[in-house]
Amino acid sequence: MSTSSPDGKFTVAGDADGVLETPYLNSELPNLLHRIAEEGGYAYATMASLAATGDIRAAEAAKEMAWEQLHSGPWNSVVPIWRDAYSTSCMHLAKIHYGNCEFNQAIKVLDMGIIMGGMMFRDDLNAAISKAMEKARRSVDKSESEIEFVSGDINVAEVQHLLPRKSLSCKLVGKSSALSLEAFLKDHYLSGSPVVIRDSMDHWPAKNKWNDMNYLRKVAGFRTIPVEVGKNYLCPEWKQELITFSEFIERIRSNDTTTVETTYLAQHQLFDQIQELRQDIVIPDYCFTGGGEIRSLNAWFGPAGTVTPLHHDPHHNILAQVVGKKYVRLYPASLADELYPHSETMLCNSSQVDLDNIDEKEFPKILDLEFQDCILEEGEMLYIPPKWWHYVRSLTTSFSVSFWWSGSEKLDG
Ligand SMILES: O=C(O)CCC(=O)C(=O)O
Ligand SMILES: [Fe+2]
Repeated sequence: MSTSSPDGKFTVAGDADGVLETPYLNSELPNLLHRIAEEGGYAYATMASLAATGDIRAAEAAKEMAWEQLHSGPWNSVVPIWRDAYSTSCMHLAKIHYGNCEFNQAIKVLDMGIIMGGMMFRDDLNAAISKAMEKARRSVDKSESEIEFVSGDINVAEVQHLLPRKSLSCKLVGKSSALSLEAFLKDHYLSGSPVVIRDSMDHWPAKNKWNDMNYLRKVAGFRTIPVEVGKNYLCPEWKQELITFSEFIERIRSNDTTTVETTYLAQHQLFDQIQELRQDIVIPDYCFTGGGEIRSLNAWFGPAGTVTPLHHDPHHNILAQVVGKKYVRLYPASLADELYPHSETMLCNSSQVDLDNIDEKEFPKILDLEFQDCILEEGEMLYIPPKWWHYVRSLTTSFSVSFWWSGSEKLDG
């Protein structure tokens, strides 16, 4: 049973550790509620004050009110303070679950606060997650043996039928071992030319850890993550779901039964969310050569058969292949007009052409275009210059990390 003290902190009888400390939230809450009331959120402010005393119904109601505000229009038109209001309510609810020893529920609600909420109380949320994870882990069966993802050797002839037409028959992306920073800058970054860099991530802890499902389950199993379900994001049946990392690992394991739709943890800033996984990777020095700024680190984790359709991104990109293999095809930025981009603003960085099933009548030019491609092997990193079009298909269970960075104006012009 949890009880609350006048300052809103929770204590649990007989369990000195039964409190989630939230120093920043405690000091900032009155100010936040005042500002929200000024925005017209009186009802929220009242509920949130009650929630701070441990009232679970009030905590749920406040969370619901903030959720409605987050979904009242396009994401970028949401008044930012409502994002902090949402994470505040998640925190209040998590404290109550934690006090009741419902650690998985506490973690779930804290993750929602991280994924959907603002940055104001991020440190409190992260600290609370670490504490709840520690508790949750104690109840996990420790006897599980190591289960490795099987990525095995791929025979190109065996996978050729899975790849788009003409794959691996034209120009392959060059592979370079121990590429110096100077050579990268001169021959690739400045000249806008892709390259596969070998032997540059052997020291990453992730290299030895991420192919062990039990490790991933241990550090992230209880965490909630957004996944994509369906063929790819351009298909009408495609949807997004929020599931736990453990549920996702189970889906990967059962993916070879053809009835299950492909689930992909794609383009998610997982390393902002899960600190332990962030410690397993290292930002490659190549990302700093142009004097620019890191824009985002994204995780791409899924079974064999995930497809990211042909599209381009505005930034320099190093796609690091930690577990498994992927087929990647690249078209230069200069071919944009011949690649049939979608006309709607939201999708204008994606091609209308489905490379897995090309409609030759509608898109006759595509078959004659020159491209470069490769099989990106475990332990290799691919440099994709800004605006280069890319199509990516996983050939095995695969976990990649992309590092997007912007160049300095001086160098990029
Ligand atoms: O690995 C993938 O599926 C896509 C990666 C990608 O599009 C990127 O890193 O920008
Ligand atoms: Fe991309």
